[in-house]
Amino acid sequence: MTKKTVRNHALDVLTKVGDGGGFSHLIIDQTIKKANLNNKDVALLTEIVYGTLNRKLTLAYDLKQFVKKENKLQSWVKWLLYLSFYQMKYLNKVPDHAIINEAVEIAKQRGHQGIVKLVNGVLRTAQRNGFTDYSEIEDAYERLAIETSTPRWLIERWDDSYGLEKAEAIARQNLAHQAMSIRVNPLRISREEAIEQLRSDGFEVSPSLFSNQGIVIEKGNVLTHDLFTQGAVTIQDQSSMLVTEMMQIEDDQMVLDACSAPGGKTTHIAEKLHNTGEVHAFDIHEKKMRVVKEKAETLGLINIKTASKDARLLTENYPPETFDRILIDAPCSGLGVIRTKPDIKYSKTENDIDNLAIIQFELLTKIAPLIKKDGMIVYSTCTVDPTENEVIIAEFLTSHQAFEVDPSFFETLPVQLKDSVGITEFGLQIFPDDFNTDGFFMTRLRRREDDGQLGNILS
Ligand SMILES: C[S@@+](CC[C@H](N)C(=O)[O-])C[C@H]1O[C@@H](n2cnc3c(N)ncnc32)[C@H](O)[C@@H]1O
Repeated sequence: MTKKTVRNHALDVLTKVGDGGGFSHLIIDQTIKKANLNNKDVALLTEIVYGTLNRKLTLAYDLKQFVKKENKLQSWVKWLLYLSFYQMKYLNKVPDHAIINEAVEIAKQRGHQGIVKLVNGVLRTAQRNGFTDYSEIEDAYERLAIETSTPRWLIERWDDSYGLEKAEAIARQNLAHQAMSIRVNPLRISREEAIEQLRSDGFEVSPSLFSNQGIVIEKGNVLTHDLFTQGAVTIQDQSSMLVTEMMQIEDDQMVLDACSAPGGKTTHIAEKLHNTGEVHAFDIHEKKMRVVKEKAETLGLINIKTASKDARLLTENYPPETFDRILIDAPCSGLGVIRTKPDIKYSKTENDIDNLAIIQFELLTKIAPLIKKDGMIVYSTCTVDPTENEVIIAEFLTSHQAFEVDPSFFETLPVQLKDSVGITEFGLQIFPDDFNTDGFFMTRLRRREDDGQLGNILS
């Protein structure tokens, strides 16, 4: 039997996950392990799968120009055409004739003569005539939706919240390549030392503006580097690092991380405590807490206590005013991380956003009594939507007068950063297009020293 090609594996993955059948990263991981692919093939598989998924609506529109009854096609035929279109349009590495030949070969292995003819015919016509010019689409929302492969409701929603120009910038950025960033573990190495070591090993890196522990990697695969395998650095998006920076952690503090898995911020907090104090890390999913524990072990952190629990019930575990700092990195729609998880833009609905907002508000209100006077709660989400962000904070402040947004942190940000992100009276919104990072909302709520008693925060 001949060995399956990377594109054939990519087709397997896309047929499984493309129409909403599961998490693409898990299926990709399984495929890579099973097929025993080398690094170059893994990179190509990932590029084709994520690229095709990310452009799904655009490619579907393209296909309609060539096949009248495209909805009658078998799923694998549709995805074979999508992934071939994707390579022809967006990847310059392989000539069109090679892409077409391979697609026809795959069609021969999987289907009957009719399908082989169709695949060959569609791809050769596309090669000859080129693809659609989207400027022909008159409706501005529709055009943007098709061009950027973003559901129309999302474009309209971002337009309502931030204006059409920003909506377009976000949607386009969601298609762009994302630079990887890492966080240096100060218990093991300084940022300067890590940068020097990576540069001398041929990496192109620069210090992050977001965190004095952050490094942006422009070139090089850190996953196989000693610094990563030995726990001196960990992978984390820069926006995510800024959340913990905002907590202003000091040695010996008692810190609650209410929604902690997979532990990116838990371990950052623990590092900032220099292994002093205590981080009490919870997540509703017991299984996920194992990942937090493993991450803590790899990084040599001994000040993290983990448990699983619905964080809305944590007042059962602790008396009021237990913690100096609390982080609520709430479950959210994830509209800020579409670039790395393109499935999000097709699967989330407005209904999901409303339901998540209920949970987010409950988390904040139920956990609030656990913060000490003059202590701070940082609330964050990796989404770009006021309903899950500013609106939650506005409602919380109305019903919890013991709290105020503490904007002093914003003043400490580098000017370049401060001037580019969205800062309102309710917090800071980083859009994916601001710095080519994840989109994140974060804010810091201080419980007033003169709050008197808990009365009005126990709602
Ligand atoms: C955005 S993720 C947290 C990411 C994490 N803070 C990090 O930096 O790696 C949100 C987490 O909240 C958890 N979660 C959802 N509902 C919860 C609840 N009611 N109580 C505690 N955790 C919850 C989810 O399982 C998920 O792991």
